Parts: sequence; structure tokens; C-alpha cells
Amino acid sequence: MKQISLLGSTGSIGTQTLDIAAEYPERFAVTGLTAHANMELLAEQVRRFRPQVVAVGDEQRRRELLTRLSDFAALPEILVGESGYCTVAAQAPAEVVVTGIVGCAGLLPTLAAIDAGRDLALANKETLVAGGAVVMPRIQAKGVKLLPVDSEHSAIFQCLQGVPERGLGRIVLTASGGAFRDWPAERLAQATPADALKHPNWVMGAKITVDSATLMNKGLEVIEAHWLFGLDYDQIQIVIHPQSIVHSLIELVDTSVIAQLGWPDMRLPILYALSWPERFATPWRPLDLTQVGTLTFKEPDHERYPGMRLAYRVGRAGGTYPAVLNAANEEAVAQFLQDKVRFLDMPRLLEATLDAHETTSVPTLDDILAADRWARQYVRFLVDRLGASVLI
Ligand SMILES: NC(=O)C1=CN([C@@H]2O[C@H](COP(=O)(O)OP(=O)(O)OC[C@H]3O[C@@H](n4cnc5c(N)ncnc54)[C@H](OP(=O)(O)O)[C@@H]3O)[C@@H](O)[C@H]2O)C=CC1
Ligand SMILES: CC(=O)[C@@H](O)[C@H](O)COP(=O)(O)O
Ligand SMILES: [Mn+2]
Repeated sequence: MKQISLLGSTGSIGTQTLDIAAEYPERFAVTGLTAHANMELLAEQVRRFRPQVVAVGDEQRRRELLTRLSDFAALPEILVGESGYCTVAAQAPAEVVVTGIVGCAGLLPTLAAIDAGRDLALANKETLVAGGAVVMPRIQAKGVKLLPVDSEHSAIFQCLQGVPERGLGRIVLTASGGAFRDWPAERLAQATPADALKHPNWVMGAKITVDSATLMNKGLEVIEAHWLFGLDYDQIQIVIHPQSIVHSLIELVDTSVIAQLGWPDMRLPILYALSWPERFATPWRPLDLTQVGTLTFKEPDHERYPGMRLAYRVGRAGGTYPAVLNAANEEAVAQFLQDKVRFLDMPRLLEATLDAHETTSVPTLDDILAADRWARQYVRFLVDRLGASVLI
């Protein structure tokens, strides 16, 4: 029986992780949960999975959760805020911590899990993008395992099993193309949040779905892959694959190419991160290529989607630039979802923020957190004081 704790249990990754725990009760026990605002769902999860400790966004939510669980005998310890998330990550008795918090808010809880010697099933890509320079050395120092959950990185990790040292040449990350892949370029200026939230293949949280629509998600995944697999940026390529059936590919030094295929369903990468190095049998619908019919691939359009180029630029530059790109993107997406900026303003805000940033070349955790705060404030400044339209 593997004990797992789950950060971000009320989100898309969180609920699918709990679906797996429910499907394999003899394999997994859930000992810790965190949620931010959704106390209705967290209360249901507590009743069903009986964790020992949970953490919620603030004191008011703690009171709401207590009210919702007033008739429940096996009440967990209920902690509050960022320190509460870190305590769940570090102290819930668990072999592996699933990181399903969205955004750089996951960075400190992830570090707390590493410091406590927990293996990570990592979905929260923003943590590696912003904090890879401090996260990776700590992972190595503590000797914990870093198991990718993001579908492309899980695919690469699966393809890499059995590949000898120095056998890998490069990797190819596949991208669906996002919500606007079939839109003419001139329509993008009118794209609304509701339009951007219609992902063609995956059902996910709002932030990552907007990132898919801007292709920023793929840019973040390039930086995530750099840290996860220790690759130079020249070894990481992006290919548009509208069907999302080939989840990514690796090319070996002898030019052999290995790919991992499956339906677009996050349960498989989550299960693999939890079962690795084993494979658990599932009753899930097997992939049928005759139903899929056609698999197509094409070059990404960097003029239309500048986020990918920005990601390569900050990844190569290093320092605090990736943390700034990530934080500026989180803020720009939040502003877009509130209808305060337009779809095409988002990459402009990122570029203007990067141009204004003075990096620290070998960043400490404090440098990264400070850069994150600065970038969010700078984007808000651009939007509130100047109006995003001046960026055009
Ligand atoms: N969804 C997917 O299929 C995939 C997601 N990922 C990555 O996984 C992560 C989670 O994505 P997803 O599940 O879609 O996101 P969701 O928005 O669906 O869920 C986010 C979770 O984080 C919690 N949360 C939100 N803000 C905070 C905060 N400030 N502090 C602590 N917890 C917070 C939410 O709590 P509450 O709801 O209670 O407010 C919720 O539990 C992201 O980094 C994403 O990029 C990667 C690959 C695929
Ligand atoms: C499911 C998953 O891993 C997402 O990151 C997905 O890749 C998003 O789809 P895009 O390919 O559109 O970015
Ligand atoms: Mn992905």
C-alpha cells in the first residue's frame, strides 16, 4: 500500500488523482489533501478518503470546512495557508506527494516535500519553470525521485525507460495547437476568455487551458523538460499534433524514434507516476488507431504565438528570467480571464516585463520569490496605470 498526499486535490489533476486512488484502494491510501477555496468538494473528499491532515486557503475556509464536517467523526487536522500547505507536504505520512496546485504557489510546498524526503509526482510545471534552479539541486541533495505527470513529460519518461546513458539525442514535445488553431490570425484580436477555455482535446483547469490557447503551455513545457531531463534547449523541439494521440517522442543518437501514444486522458500519466517502476493493469478503453484514422504533424507558428520563443529565450538566459516569465504569464492570464486585457495583449505584457527585468544570474530561493512578486506587480502596473493598449 503506497501512501500519497495530494496538493491541489480540488482541481483537475487533484480529482483525477483521487479517481485513481478510488479505483485502486488496495494500492493507494490518501493521507493528506490541500485545497484553496472549494470547501464543498474538499469536504466530500475528506469523507471519502479520510486523510489525516488537510490544509485550506485561510481561516474563514477552515471554519467553513469544519461546519461542513460537523457530523463527521474522523475529522482530520485542518491547517491554513501556505504554511499549512507546506506542513501537509512535509508531514502527512506519504511516500509520494502529487503536486496539483496551479502556479508558482506550488513552489514552497514542493520544496517542503523534497526537504522531508518525499518523492514527487509533479504536475505543477510552474514550480520547475520558476524554481528549477533551486528545486533540482535540492532533489539531488535529498535523493528523492521526480516523476513527471505532465502528459508530454510522462511520455518522454516512459520512452526513456531502458534507454542507455548518452543514448538520447533530442526530444519532441507535441502540442494540440490550442483553442484557436483553426482560427484565422485576424480573428485572434477578438478572442474572449470563453473562446480560449474551449480546449479541443483536454478538459483541464482554466489557467493551463488559456496557456494552451496561447501556446505558452508548450513554452513552459520546454523549460520543464530542460530541468526534468537535463537537456539543452537545442535538444527540445515542439511539433503541432492536433489529435493529441502521440504524447511526445524521443530521438536516440542512432536516429531511432520512440513515441508514447494513448487517448488524451490524464489518468494514465498520473497512474504511471504513482505506479512507477511497475505497470498496473487498467480496465480503461485501449487506444484503437483505426478509430483515430489520421495522425498529423506540422511546425508551430512562432509569429502567431510568441510565447514559445519567449520561453526558449528565458530558458537559455536563465537566472530569474524564467520566474519572471512565469509570474508575468500567471498575472496576464488572470487579467485576461477577468476581461481586463485582450488575448493578443498577453504576450506583449510578457515581453515588456522581461525587457524591464534585471536578472540575478545564480538565483537563490529568495531571488526567485522576489522576481515572481516583482513581475506580477509590473504586469498590474502596465495594465492599471498605462493600459495594455500602449504596448501595441
Ligand atoms: N489539468 C491537467 O490536465 C494538467 C495540469 N497540469 C498542471 O497541473 C497543475 C494543476 O492544474 P489543474 O489541475 O488543471 O488546475 P486547477 O485550476 O483545476 O486546480 C488547481 C488546484 O490548485 C488549488 N489552488 C489554486 N490556487 C491556489 C493557491 N494560491 N494556493 C494553493 N492552492 C491553490 C485549487 O484549489 P481550489 O480549487 O480549492 O481553489 C485546486 O485544487 C498546473 O500546474 C497545470 O499546469 C499539467 C498537465 C495536465
Ligand atoms: C494534458 C497536458 O499535459 C496538457 O499540458 C496538454 O498538453 C495541453 O495541451 P496542449 O498540447 O494544447 O498544450
Ligand atoms: Mn502537457
